[in-house]
Amino acid sequence: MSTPALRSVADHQRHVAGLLARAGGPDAWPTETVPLDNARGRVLAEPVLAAEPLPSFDNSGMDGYAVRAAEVDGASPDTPVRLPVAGDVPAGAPVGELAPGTTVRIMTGAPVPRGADAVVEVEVTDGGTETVSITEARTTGSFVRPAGSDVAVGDEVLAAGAVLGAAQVGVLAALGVRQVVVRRRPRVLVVSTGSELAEEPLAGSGQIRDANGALLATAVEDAGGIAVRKLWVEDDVPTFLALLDDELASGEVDLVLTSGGVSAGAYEVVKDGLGPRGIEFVKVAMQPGMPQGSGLVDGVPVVCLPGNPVSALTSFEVFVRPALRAAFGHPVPARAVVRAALTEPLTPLPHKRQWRRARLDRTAGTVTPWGPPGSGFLGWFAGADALIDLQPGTGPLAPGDTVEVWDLALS
Ligand SMILES: Nc1nc2c(c(=O)[nH]1)N[C@H]1C(S)=C(S)[C@@H](COP(=O)(O)OP(=O)(O)OC[C@H]3O[C@@H](n4cnc5c(N)ncnc54)[C@H](O)[C@@H]3O)O[C@H]1N2
Ligand code: MOO
Repeated sequence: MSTPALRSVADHQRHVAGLLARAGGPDAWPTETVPLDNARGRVLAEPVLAAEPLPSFDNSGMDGYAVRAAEVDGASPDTPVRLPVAGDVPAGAPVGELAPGTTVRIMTGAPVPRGADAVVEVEVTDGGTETVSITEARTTGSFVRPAGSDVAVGDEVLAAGAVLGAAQVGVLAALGVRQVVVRRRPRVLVVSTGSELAEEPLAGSGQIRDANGALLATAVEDAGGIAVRKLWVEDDVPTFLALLDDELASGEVDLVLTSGGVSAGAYEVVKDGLGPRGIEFVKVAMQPGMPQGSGLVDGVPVVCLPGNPVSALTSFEVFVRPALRAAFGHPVPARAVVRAALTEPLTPLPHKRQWRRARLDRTAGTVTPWGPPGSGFLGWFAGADALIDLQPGTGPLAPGDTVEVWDLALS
């Protein structure tokens, strides 16, 4: 048997990204309107302009006394300015009026009364409630937070493509925005294949549980997608194709992810079923994750990952996650890549890019390979929080040498 040349990782990444990208880019990705309370992590489809200012009225930045700055000019411990306290303005009080020659006690966030132009913080006063003695001068504007000083009416508070995290959702809540138009989460069908898969394997049966379905569905959701369904199917081409056609007929799938059945054996259900349907099966110069498939079935992108769970998840990280996020316009499609010093020696493969599971010490800036390189060690992967990205043929690495590490703990 001849051995065709291996496809490079970069080539296959481009291939998968091209499958998932819409003509027109992320702006062409379908949108939906969701309540702000359900918007965490979503990507805005259109900019949000402020219809109101923030703050919405001039308010105090300190607990203290609202004054006319000119009236406390020259105040010092030796020459304090004494003013009668005309009242209290707690947060939530309506906007009042400050009579000349008086002050009011004011709390942080309370509206600065008309006529006042500065707040003297309580620490430089005697804290009086009838009259107050002020021992430091304050310039006009001191500790006054003017209306619109944070966000002015008409400001673009958030741009299209922004991810809605805590600060973003917070500012929208402050502005009274109750729903947002976001890019729809990509809908992914996850299909595990293999006649060895069983709900509850019987001893001695050669059966195993489906790890990839749960693993890939979780990875999809972590990436910002939605795993619409998680199915498994035995190694039988007609059954597999019937199931796939049924699902695609719903028109509700943006991507099909299969696992297993893509290598060189006699029962490769995915390869045998989808090869004739136009899916291209290749070997990529990487470990784990060498056998890969990709293409369109009835116009829907299909990515076929290898069955070994470590290979499936590593391939998802390398090919699917960045392409999926880029397709719906996530501003950070790739994992954070850091350089860290190895704590142990490691030898890259001569001809394949290799990803090793690892533990990253983010304080020390060191990384420790976690478990053997083989693709059957899912238990080890479960204890890891990073992937070391080893370029081929770069020679043995010693402890202290730095390597590129994908930080899986950050999204
Ligand atoms: N003669 C060759 N054999 C293999 C080659 C090759 O080039 N020539 N490639 C090897 C590599 S590399 C990989 S990776 C695997 C990929 O195999 P498949 O994608 O065809 O996957 P399967 O054979 O179906 O399964 C492989 C392995 O993973 C287990 N598996 C599959 N699905 C699941 C699941 N949903 N949950 C848990 N575990 C699963 C399966 O039982 C096998 O142990 O092929 C090598 N062989
Ligand atoms: O390329 Mo396979 O994914 O090593 O086990």
